[in-house]
Amino acid sequence: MAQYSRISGSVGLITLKNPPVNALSAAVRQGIVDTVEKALCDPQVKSVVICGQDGVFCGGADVKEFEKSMSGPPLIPMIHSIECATKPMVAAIEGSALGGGLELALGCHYRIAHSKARLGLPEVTLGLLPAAGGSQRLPRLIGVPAALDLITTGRHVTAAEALQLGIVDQVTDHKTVDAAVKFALSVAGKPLDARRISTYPCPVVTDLDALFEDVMQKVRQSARGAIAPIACVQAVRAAATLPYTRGMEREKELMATLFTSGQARALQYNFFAQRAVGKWRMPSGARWDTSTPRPVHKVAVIGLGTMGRGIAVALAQAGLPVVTVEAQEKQLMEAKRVMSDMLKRGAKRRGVAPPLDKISYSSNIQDLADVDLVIEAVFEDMDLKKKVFLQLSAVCKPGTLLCTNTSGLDVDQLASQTRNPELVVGMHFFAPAHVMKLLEVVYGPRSSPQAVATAMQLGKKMGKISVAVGNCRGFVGNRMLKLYTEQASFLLEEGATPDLVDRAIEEFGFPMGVFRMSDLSGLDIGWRVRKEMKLAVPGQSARIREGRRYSPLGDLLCEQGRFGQKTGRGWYRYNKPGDRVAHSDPWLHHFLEEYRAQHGLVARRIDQQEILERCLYPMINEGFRILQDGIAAGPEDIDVIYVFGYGWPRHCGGPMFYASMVGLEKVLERLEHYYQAHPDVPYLQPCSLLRRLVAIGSPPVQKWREVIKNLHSQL
Ligand SMILES: C[C@H](O)[C@H](C)C(=O)SCCNC(=O)CCNC(=O)[C@H](O)C(C)(C)COP(=O)([O-])OP(=O)([O-])OC[C@H]1O[C@@H](n2cnc3c(N)ncnc32)[C@H](O)[C@@H]1OP(=O)([O-])[O-]
Repeated sequence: MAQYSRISGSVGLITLKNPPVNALSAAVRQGIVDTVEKALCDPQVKSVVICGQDGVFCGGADVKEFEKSMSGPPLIPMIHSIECATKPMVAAIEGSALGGGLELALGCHYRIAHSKARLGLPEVTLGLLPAAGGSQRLPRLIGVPAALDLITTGRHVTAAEALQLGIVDQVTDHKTVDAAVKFALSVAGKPLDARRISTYPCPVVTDLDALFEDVMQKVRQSARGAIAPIACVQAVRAAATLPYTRGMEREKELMATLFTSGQARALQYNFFAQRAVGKWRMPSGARWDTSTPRPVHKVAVIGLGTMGRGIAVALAQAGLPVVTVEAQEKQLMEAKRVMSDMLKRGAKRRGVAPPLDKISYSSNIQDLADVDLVIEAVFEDMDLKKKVFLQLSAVCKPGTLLCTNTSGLDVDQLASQTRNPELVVGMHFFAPAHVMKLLEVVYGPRSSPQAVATAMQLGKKMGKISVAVGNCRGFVGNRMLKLYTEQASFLLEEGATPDLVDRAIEEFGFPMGVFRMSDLSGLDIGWRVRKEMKLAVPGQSARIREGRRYSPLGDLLCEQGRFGQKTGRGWYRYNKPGDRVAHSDPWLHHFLEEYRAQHGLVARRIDQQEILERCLYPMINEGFRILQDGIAAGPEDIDVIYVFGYGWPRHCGGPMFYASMVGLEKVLERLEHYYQAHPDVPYLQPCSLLRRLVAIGSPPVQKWREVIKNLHSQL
């Protein structure tokens, strides 16, 4: 709703009230219509201020209402009536003015923002476009190029940038409403025609066609199949080429193509999933709102390889003092140089001073005696990690949290090396750790809820999207990824090529196909793990291992030193070691033909659909096993992990959301089909949870958490 009061004698104050972000729900829109009328009819009122309660102007349209049939006054005429008002309307912007919230402010005649406010039109991140006049008013106010940037990226701008762009008229460090009231008093009675943005001509652009061609090409490339960014360009083009009213019709047309699209549903699901994972719970029943994190004032990182360096930099950038320990002096010096550069580059990008003094460097583990939390990031070897945890348990003060950055080793085995296994959790970062948003917080059977709460809170402080998951081999992300990469190798055996598989995966929306990704991260990483598991045996090319199908293709390439980009040869050819541009390699195609001949395999034509089904459905099936095992609490956890850690296209929601979009029955039927064709691949057998969900009518993904909870409570 919206509240009305008259203050300072002649200023009508309208306050939006819909916590926590004053979203423009039906009740708020009705409240605005009623209070604007009241203010305009109140003879004592000479000007009006619109603000939001609790220091937030407005987070935009109420996304939760999108699933329901729309009720209440529509936004466009509501904003139009504010723009047409005969008394100055001043928006007092605190906290956020986003989407419909900024569109409401653009309908006002003046905008006053607090210096900490954030403004933007992020509708594209929800699979939509600014559909309450934003795509027509913003270009008229700030020009086409700047509007195109904000609307196609959805990025938020600071109040300072908004002032520089001309979106706001004034920025204040003080009470925003007071500043807005003072401003409203000063403009009372002044003519308003020149303040009605929709009447502005759109600033002329010299070569309009060239600009839009260039932007459209860039947007198509970065969109990777997303449709909303393209519609955003088309809407702004309407603003640049059509009169306002016709432009608004075009905006409406384009929005209609997006509003009910699968991509919009996927992106809005993802928006809420990101918030749902913060509300974590463990199988023991411990939850985010019943577990108190321990205070963390000083942290440590042990092991300054690529991951350790990124983690330490991210911690320092979050304002924490970090003690780093690296046993090898040469590695320590090199790390210091590299990390200082990373801090300087990061600070330059953010326009702040580099927090170089936040990090101290040492080769002595005794220097960790007074830290509150340690993140171990040494080489991915269990014996080495065990030694480190034994040392840490002896050196660190009682109550210190011991966290491991392992990407899949048994966290509980490491906990066994310590005096307090309840204080041990996994904090699995993704490379580069100071850039990637995702953090898997891994709890073992003895990890305390307090330890999980502390790691989750630290993740939030570092600006990460943290997901709490149970301890198992590969946790959630890597456990599912193994099946995806394995199926891709099986497809090569059956007739596909790396180029063909990668093209299908990239056209689906992944930034990089499975074989290009393998070449980037290095084939030798996986090979070492397979050798440790006694799966990869040099010279051994049998295709059945431990009673099930196995593809030795990756091992055979590694035996020839083809580790990928780092050696200039892998699944692809590179002009020189370290190069990033992959070239199709005739040698590999010939190697595959020989391999098939050697194993009596006959290549067959494999189409895009089969590639996607064979690579994605087993991964999804494993996702159901992870839910069934209680390793992840809900589908949102898995989907957020894949979108923010593994490049799953956000406009496809994530593996589990995608399965619900494709239809669980179809996924089940295809898995049964492939299991029949490949009985030597046991994990193709559909998971019983998947069967169960189909049996109860394939409820929407948002309902699965409840179904799983009931299932577990019956067990
Ligand atoms: C016509 C028009 O053109 C179109 C079509 C539109 O306008 S489309 C809409 C465009 N607007 C947006 O894209 C902005 C979306 N929101 C945000 O970016 C952020 O929320 C925030 C504003 C920067 C605050 O961040 P925060 O970190 O302080 O809190 P939070 O945890 O994120 O959010 C706190 C709680 O508020 C909920 N919430 C936030 N914004 C919401 C919204 N617009 N609608 C409904 N719920 C919303 C959120 O789910 C969470 O709920 P719960 O988990 O507590 O149950």
